[in-house]
Amino acid sequence: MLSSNIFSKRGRWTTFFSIAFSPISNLTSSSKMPTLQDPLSLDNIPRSSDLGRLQRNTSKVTKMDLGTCLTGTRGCSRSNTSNEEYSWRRQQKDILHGDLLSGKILHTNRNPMILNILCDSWRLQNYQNISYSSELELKGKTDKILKGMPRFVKIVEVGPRDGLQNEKLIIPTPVKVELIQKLVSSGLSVIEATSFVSPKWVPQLADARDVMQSIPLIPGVKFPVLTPNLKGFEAAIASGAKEVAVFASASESFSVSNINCSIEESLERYHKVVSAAKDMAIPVRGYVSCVVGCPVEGPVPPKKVAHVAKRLYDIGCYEISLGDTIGVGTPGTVSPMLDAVMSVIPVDKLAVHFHDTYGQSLANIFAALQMGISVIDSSVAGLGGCPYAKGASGNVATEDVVYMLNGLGVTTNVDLGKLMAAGDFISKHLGRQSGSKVAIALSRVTAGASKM
Ligand SMILES: CC(C)(COP(=O)([O-])OP(=O)([O-])OC[C@H]1O[C@@H](n2cnc3c(N)ncnc32)[C@H](O)[C@@H]1OP(=O)([O-])[O-])[C@@H](O)C(=O)NCCC(=O)NCCSC(=O)C[C@@](C)(O)CC(=O)[O-]
Repeated sequence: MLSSNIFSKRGRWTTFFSIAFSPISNLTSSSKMPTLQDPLSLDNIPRSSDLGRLQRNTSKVTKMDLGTCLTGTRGCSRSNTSNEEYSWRRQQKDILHGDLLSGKILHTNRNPMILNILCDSWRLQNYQNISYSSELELKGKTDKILKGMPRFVKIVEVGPRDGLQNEKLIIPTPVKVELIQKLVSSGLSVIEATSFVSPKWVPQLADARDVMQSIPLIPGVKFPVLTPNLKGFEAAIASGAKEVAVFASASESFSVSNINCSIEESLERYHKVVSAAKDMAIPVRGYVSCVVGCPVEGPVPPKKVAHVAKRLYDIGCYEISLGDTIGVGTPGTVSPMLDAVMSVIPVDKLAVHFHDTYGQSLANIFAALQMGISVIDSSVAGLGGCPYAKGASGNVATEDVVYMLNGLGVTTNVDLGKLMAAGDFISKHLGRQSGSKVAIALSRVTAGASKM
């Protein structure tokens, strides 16, 4: 089914995006209401008696109540606010001024429950039809689902690199830097900033040095960059990079398409990169691409993925990110692949990296969480996509991942409102709507609310 024509030429590769997963309704029975951005946390699942009360309250919502909700001042942030204290070498003008997503609305929540109820009222009715025989049973089922789920997830934001690398429209360096700045402000602690690859193959990232030199050192925030060989590593270090990533493939064909060498040759190159990095105390992350399927070879056996992942781990990569590059995986194929890799690498050294071509990313992430994975790669606004693959889309959107994790009660330290502002910023520059379902839905809610 996968055809090789998704590569127009060597070096072109695919990223895809779309979402088909809805977190549960934004209702709560406790007095501690979630913010506008928050899905219902599992801690706050209402009892059926509360649902009736909440629904009755819905009818009492007035325009004035809504106004109060939208003009409150308490931030919804869960982020580490110290992130905003750094000074940037290049100060960027905030083009979001006056926008619905600029914070005035999304960062106010004196009574966000009102909006939640308004947009979820139909789901509220549906919810009442669910009858658990007892709370005990509900707890039992819930425990089964949440078993092994981490309490904290590190999100590795790959938008500025993976998200932008396929964009035809060259984004000016100051815009990339401002995007990174906004992502930092949202609380993200790992942001893959760019790639030191051949500009002939990835023209969008030809300004890698300028991007890196525009990003200040921020305590607690990492800006890894992709390096395909020693040349790239040396250029990255000269530009101020403090962490790098190497990228191998579980598919021979993809390896040749992507980096013009076999898997074995790539691992030899990466050995040199990791050795050089070790001498400088530079951490190296390792990627494995095509962990479920390859556009040329089709299905990729889990043991092949485990083999490449283990080789990267053994040469010294501190974390291995498993990439479903073309987004063909489902929990049915991702779980055995993870099983195979987890049999050779400790789970706390693994990350998952899903592209959302078939709308399976959140389901796959959920499966990975259940298996104990606590590092997730994602891309703001679901950036990414290949101009040569019709209907192709990008990485799973960071906003959607954060929304789901919020709903699961998993901490990320990411402020969804600020993240959405970053997504809105870059989407406007690209001249298209965000690829995040959550961003689209919440923008509609706030736009509708502002007219009331
Ligand atoms: C790997 C190479 C460089 C090999 O490219 P090559 O043509 O085989 O390399 P070469 O050594 O023969 O050199 C050819 C030219 O490239 C230059 N060169 C050589 N190295 C570099 C470098 N580091 N930076 C800048 N220039 C470089 C080199 O100096 C020379 O320049 P010339 O003499 O012709 O003017 C090339 O194929 C390349 O850059 N490919 C781009 C690959 C890429 O960025 N792909 C997207 C990465 S994303 C991914 O893989 C998946 C991931 C990680 O996101 C996970 C997932 O989604 O699943």
